[in-house]
Order: sequence, then structure tokens, then C-alpha cells
Amino acid sequence: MPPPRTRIFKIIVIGDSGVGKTCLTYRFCAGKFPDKTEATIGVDFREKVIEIDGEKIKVQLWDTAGQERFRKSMVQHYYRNVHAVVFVYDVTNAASFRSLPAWIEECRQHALGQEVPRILVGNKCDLRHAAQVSTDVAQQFADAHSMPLFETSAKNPYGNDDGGRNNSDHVEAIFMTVAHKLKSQKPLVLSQPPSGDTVTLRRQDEEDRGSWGCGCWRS
Ligand SMILES: Nc1nc2c(ncn2[C@@H]2O[C@H](COP(=O)(O)OP(=O)(O)OP(=O)(O)O)[C@@H](O)[C@H]2O)c(=O)[nH]1
Repeated sequence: MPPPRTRIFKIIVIGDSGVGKTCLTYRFCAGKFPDKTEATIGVDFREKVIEIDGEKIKVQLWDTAGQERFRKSMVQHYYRNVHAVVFVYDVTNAASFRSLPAWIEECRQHALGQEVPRILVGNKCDLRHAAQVSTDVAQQFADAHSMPLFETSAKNPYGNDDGGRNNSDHVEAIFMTVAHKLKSQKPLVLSQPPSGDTVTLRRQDEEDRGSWGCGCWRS
């Protein structure tokens, strides 16, 4: 029997430069805050294999450049066969929140349909004292765009810089939520052949490969 194939979920992470996209993806894949980061040029990939309901799934995070000059040549590649989008803003930087409509518009221009799950992430919640974007305002925006909102800190998921708890979502839990959503959208389905008594297990993706692309499977 051939080894079971591993599904790959491609999730792109987008938002202004400096909001913490590299740190969030690093936190999820490496389990810690990076010692230092530099502005992303083009795109970086990070992967982590997770297990949901006994199935191993490869979560592939595309950490995209926030700076326009580092995006230009790559932007077409980001949006090919995307399974989910994570929009990130920095809770201490109102301008990064005001940029969100432009990022949503960029997705629209690259033909990302409403069927592609999106979430909104407010990062740097450890710096609550310096927050410029309130949870209420962010929640209104998320509701208006039918996205769930998560507030988090890639740096310090459990506490803030005053020594107190920051009540933020854990980065791990956020990406796992997206993976669960994707898995539930594309379950394994039982298919009964028209005749004969063999029942074959087929993955939903094989039926709509046109829209999801072959790239989400690997032997
Ligand atoms: N306090 C705090 N700082 C953070 C957090 N996440 C990221 N940073 C800092 O924010 C700065 C930018 O982080 P990056 O992850 O490089 O930002 P980016 O969005 O990937 O930036 P580009 O690659 O230019 O698009 C770095 O100095 C990080 O240390 C956080 O949760 N809390």
C-alpha cells in the first residue's frame, strides 16, 4: 500500500510591514519568539505538521513582505492555490489597521473568493498600554467583513509588559482554528461506486481540484 498522502494547507499571512507576520509564523512553527527579524523580502515559508482527528496535515505558512518594494515581483505567487488568509495589524499602530481595506482589496484583485476562509489578527497585545486600536473597533471591522477576530502577542502570549495577563489568544490556537476550519471544509468522503461492492475513500479535494489545485497534496 502506498503511504498515506499528506494534505497541505497553504495559508498566506499579509499586512503592513512591522506588524509581526514573521514573528507570528515563527512562533507557530518553531514554538518561540525569534531572537531577531529583518524585513521580509518577497516571501518566507514556514511549515508545521499537525494532527487533527488522526490525520497528519502540513500547515504551510507564507510569510509575505509588508513593504511594497519587496512584494512587487512575488505577489502573483502568493495568491496561487491559497486555502486561507490571515490579515494582521499591530494593535499599537493605527495606520496598520487603516491599511486593512487595501489588503482586502489586493486579495479581491487576485480573485480570492469568499469561500476562502479569512481571519483578522491584532498582534502585539503585550503592549496593551500603547494600544491605538480598541477591541470594539476591530470587532466591528471584523464583523463587517465576516471574519473572526483574534488578538494576540507573538512575543508574550501569556502576559503583558506590566506583569499582568493580557487575555490574548494563543498564536498556536489561532492557526489550529484555521486548520480545523479547512479540514472541516474538505473532509474525507465515502463514495459508493455505481455498481459492485467496493467502497472507496476519496478526498473531497480530488473532486474540485480545479479550484484548489493539485499543489495541496503531496505523497
Ligand atoms: N512587543 C512585541 N513586538 C513584536 C511582536 N511581534 C513582533 N514584534 C516586533 O515587531 C517588529 C517587526 O516584526 P516582524 O515579524 O519582522 O514584522 P513583519 O510584519 O514580518 O514585517 P515585514 O517583514 O517588513 O513585512 C520586530 O522588532 C519584532 O520583534 C509582539 O507580539 N510584541
